[in-house]
Amino acid sequence: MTDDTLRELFDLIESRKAELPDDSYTTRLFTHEKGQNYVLEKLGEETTETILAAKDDDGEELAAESADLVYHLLVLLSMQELDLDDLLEELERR
Ligand SMILES: N=c1c2ncn([C@@H]3O[C@H](COP(=O)(O)OP(=O)(O)OP(=O)(O)O)[C@@H](O)[C@H]3O)c2ncn1[C@@H]1O[C@H](COP(=O)(O)O)[C@@H](O)[C@H]1O
Repeated sequence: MTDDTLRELFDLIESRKAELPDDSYTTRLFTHEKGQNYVLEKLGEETTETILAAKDDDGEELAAESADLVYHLLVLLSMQELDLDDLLEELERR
């Protein structure tokens, strides 16, 4: 993965939000009847699964669950009209 991978994923999420194609998981998140709450639930689930993978010392599962977590976090940022740079700049500022 390069720095560009996160940017490409975020741009794709933004494009799904704008176009809402039928065959897209991201579209499902943006159009779910529970609204933002559904993404918040998914973030909770993925966080729990990430923690369990770490407790099991399962590196492969930890990487997979971490990726699910980051993806859902990026969707949440987009839903809240934040940009990936808001996150990256905050990390750099610390
Ligand atoms: N990075 C991801 C990504 N990470 C996780 N997920 C989805 O998040 C879900 C994880 O939830 P679960 O583990 O609970 O699995 P699930 O039972 O299928 O989920 P639910 O149906 O219960 O919501 C899975 O369906 C994964 O496919 C992702 N879906 C899409 N992307 C990327 O987002 C971009 C746009 O994808 P589409 O919107 O599908 O075109 C592409 O680059 C994709 O690779």
